[in-house]
Amino acid sequence: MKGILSVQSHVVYGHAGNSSAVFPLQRMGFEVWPIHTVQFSNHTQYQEGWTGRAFAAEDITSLVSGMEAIGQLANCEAVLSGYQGSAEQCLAIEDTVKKVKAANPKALYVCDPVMGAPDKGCIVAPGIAEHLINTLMPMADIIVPNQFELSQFASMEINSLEDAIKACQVALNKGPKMVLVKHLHSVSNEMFSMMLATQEGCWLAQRPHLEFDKQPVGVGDLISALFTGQYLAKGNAEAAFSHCNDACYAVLKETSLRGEWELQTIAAQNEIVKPTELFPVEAL
Ligand SMILES: Nc1ncnc2c1ncn2[C@@H]1O[C@H](COP(=O)(O)OP(=O)(O)O)[C@@H](O)[C@H]1O
Ligand SMILES: Cc1ncc(COP(=O)(O)O)c(C=O)c1O
Ligand SMILES: [Mg+2]
Repeated sequence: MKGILSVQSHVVYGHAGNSSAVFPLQRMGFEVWPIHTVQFSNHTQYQEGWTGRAFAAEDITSLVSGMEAIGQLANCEAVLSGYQGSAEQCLAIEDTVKKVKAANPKALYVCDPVMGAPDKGCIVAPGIAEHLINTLMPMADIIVPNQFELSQFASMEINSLEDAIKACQVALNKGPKMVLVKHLHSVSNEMFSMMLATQEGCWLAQRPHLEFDKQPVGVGDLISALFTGQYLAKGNAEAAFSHCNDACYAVLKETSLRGEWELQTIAAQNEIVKPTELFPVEAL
């Protein structure tokens, strides 16, 4: 049985990390093999804080060895990594990707480089950004950074669409074959823009801007999961990008209509598979 190995955070309450990614992938018909990097009561952007802890890096290695022993790494179609709990876990992910690719050379490595953004309140342990920039992002087939993470990887500021295209070119020259930028802050105020860059070209996807009292968290993790699943299903980056944009909008719209902070992936589950509101994707 084929599946996707998803190595991310787990939250007891709400939706971030695997708690944002696993259900949408399952709802799209994929077997998901989650490995949790941390187990927290809730995501790290609650002002009241959170409880729980990171698992040991050896836990990842040992769980992957167990999967290897039962002969299942050859069935792994993709490794998806997201929020990490320690710098050591980044080494365990590197090891995991190498093992999976040795067992299945066609397997994809999709890296959502969650680096933390103190201004947004996203808190990540020290040393992780360095490992992402120097090791995990260069070895990934697909990276799914937000604008800040892309500018860190490309070592340049991004203040315009032209800058974003240039930064994606820098990123593509460092190893990945595809870059999906989850939100371009400087493109439009009315529309919310995402960009996809591959060796073949660049695309801009737009969707209406929704108002929130507090910006939802785990949206990046949802986007990475939607794109991974759709790319595996369709084998076409532009089509996967378009579906990902529409499905993400549907989940956010449901979240906004219900006045919730946590993503409404369950309420919007049908829309994840077949979004009803479709938005344009433009080749740049
Ligand atoms: N249509 C939309 N309207 C308003 N905000 C949106 C929309 N789509 C996504 N967002 C917001 O964009 C953010 C996700 O993008 P970004 O910050 O770039 O990535 P990440 O979540 O990985 O940090 C989330 O805060 C999410 O609420
Ligand atoms: C536990 C946890 N996982 C994952 C994330 C990443 O969330 P996002 O998809 O918004 O980047 C966060 C952000 O705060 C988090 O606290
Ligand atoms: Mg993120």
